[in-house]
Amino acid sequence: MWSSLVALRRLQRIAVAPLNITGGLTGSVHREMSTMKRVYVTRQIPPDGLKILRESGQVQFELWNSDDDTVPRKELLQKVKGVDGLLCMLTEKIDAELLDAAGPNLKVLSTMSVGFDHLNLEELKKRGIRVGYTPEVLTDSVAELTVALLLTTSRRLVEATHEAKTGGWGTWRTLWLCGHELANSTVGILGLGRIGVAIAERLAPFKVKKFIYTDVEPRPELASSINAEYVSFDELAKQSDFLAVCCALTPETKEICNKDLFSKMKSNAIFINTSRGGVVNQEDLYEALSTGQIAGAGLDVTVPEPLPTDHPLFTLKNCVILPHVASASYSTRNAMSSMAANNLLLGLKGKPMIKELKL
Ligand SMILES: O=CC(=O)O
Repeated sequence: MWSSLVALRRLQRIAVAPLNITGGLTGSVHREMSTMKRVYVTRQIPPDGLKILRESGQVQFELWNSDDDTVPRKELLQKVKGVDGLLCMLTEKIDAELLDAAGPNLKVLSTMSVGFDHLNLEELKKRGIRVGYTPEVLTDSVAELTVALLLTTSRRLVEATHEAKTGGWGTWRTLWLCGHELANSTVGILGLGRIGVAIAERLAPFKVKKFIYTDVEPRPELASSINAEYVSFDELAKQSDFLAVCCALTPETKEICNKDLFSKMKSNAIFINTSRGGVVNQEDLYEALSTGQIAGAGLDVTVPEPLPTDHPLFTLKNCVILPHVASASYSTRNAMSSMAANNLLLGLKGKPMIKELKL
């Protein structure tokens, strides 16, 4: 059954994937088509973005016609040969090898993500390739999910539903499944940007006592909107009852959440990460959670993704793990696909993109 499903998917891909040429059959359209830019899209993107590409009349594009698996690297290296534009996801590593395979025609890369740690920016810059990404449209969705994950973790909701379903629910007990509440708490934000602010705005009505944050430098304009105090990294660790990681993954932030941080945190602290798994040293986190150094962790992102089901973090009751779904609402994913498509088209026309990375 499984293998025939896989075979069917392959057939569908072969049937639908071949060059998706927009245009008719008249001579003039053929001439127009020959000036069309060639684009490869690494995923079956949500309908709004796909419609924009289809109706643009500006590009002929081929796509990896699946959302269930990623395009195999070997196939990607083949497909990008000679393209003018590439629309990718956070699952594709865009490095020198891939850019070499694409060749000199490639002028625009558009990623359907706010994160860009999968892109080798130096190599892109060296080759003069412009890069679009999709910030802002996902802020609400990510902030909402972060709050959901924080409450799920701090109020032990996964444990609680499991107990209710599996017979662990005995009489009402005074301390059973007690967690930690937001009221009167200090919430720390590691890396204050739009998403950190949006999280704080949503948490404030829960009667949080104080917001603190750290970043490479104070960000007074953003911080003033949520009344947040700038503190050192150490103070963030020491004071936070809830610590939300919102920073981008860069060489500077790689595994910045490690035993040094966890050892300074409160034993009642809840650690939440909806940015990138790479900012956390997972062995150190396991240690901190299993020894009670901190109370709990909610992770939407891990290394690797997917996290193998036999990973030690899955054995811990005080660790809630989600499969990287922070921006996963229909409206947000459609908005991301539209922005990615428009960034690509604008870039190919030599115009400013809606959101472009300064390289
Ligand atoms: O993680 C999601 C994104 O970078 O958009």
